[in-house]
Amino acid sequence: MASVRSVARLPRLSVIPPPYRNGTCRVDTSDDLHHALNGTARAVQLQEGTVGPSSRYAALRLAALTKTFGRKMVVDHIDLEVPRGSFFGLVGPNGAGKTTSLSMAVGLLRPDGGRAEIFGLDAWADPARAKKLIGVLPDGLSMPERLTGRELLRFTGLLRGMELKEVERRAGELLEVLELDEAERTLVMEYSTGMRKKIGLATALLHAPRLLVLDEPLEAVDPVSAASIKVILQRFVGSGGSVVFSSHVMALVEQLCDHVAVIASGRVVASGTLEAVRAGRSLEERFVSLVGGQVPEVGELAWLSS
Ligand SMILES: Nc1ncnc2c1ncn2[C@@H]1O[C@H](COP(=O)(O)OP(=O)(O)OP(=O)(O)O)[C@@H](O)[C@H]1O
Repeated sequence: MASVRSVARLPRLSVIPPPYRNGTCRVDTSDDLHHALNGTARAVQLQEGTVGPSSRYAALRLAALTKTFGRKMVVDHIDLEVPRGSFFGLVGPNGAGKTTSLSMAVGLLRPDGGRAEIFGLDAWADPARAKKLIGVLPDGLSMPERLTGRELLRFTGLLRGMELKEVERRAGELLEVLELDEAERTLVMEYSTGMRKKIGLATALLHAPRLLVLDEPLEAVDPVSAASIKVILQRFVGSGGSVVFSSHVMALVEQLCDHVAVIASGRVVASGTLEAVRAGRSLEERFVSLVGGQVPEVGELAWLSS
């Protein structure tokens, strides 16, 4: 059984850099990225087309993003802005279009129309540069099943162009913090649902991205690991990173997020700071009032109690 480590004693992850100072860091070339992510970012003059904390670009911007499956428009001209440095929650009923929107935002699913920008870079016109800046945990992540957890991280790091020594160092830290160290020699195909989430999160964090896009990151994760992941994500945002994640757990969104958007039937029905969206109520109350929904009437499903 994995030992239970205290969240307070989580080691400082080297994939999370120390906080930036007054936007003096530019993240553009892989070299800049490397320096920035190791906390040695230099003050660099901003140049045209570059991105960095001092630039005007949002971490993620969706403009009139659209997707139709068959005859159904499941994402209907969505506009959304995830401010740099924000912890952004995306909520909505089942089938609202959250996963489809996030998949289009990160270059996994081609939109029918609209635009997705990552730090000002068009995710579809300039995918190589845009993808350097993001770490993604997709829904139902398919992974090379016949690799061990450690091998998967090694494979991911080398694909990302990282040096093997650095990959090994970060992989060791991530496996330990996510309580996967004892399973690092286990094939991914033998991982439980929660373990798959955690190794998926580790691959998303490995190259120390500036924006994390996570589809239900804590779903099926045990409470101890969930507490560690929350701390990791909070530190990530505290050090200048940005996080957008989808969830059905309103309490989690309220606990972590400073911004939230509610999506229903492929449209954004509310978006802004958590306080603005809640409008003086709990997020759950606000969600239900925005999205509606049906509560079974007395007499419906009566056979259940027979
Ligand atoms: N590949 C696909 N082909 C056809 N329809 C799809 C496909 N992917 C998603 N859909 C449909 O698009 C709609 C939005 O699905 P999506 O997975 O984006 O919703 P979601 O908000 O993430 O839902 P959940 O909270 O249940 O995960 C749903 O009606 C779904 O059935």
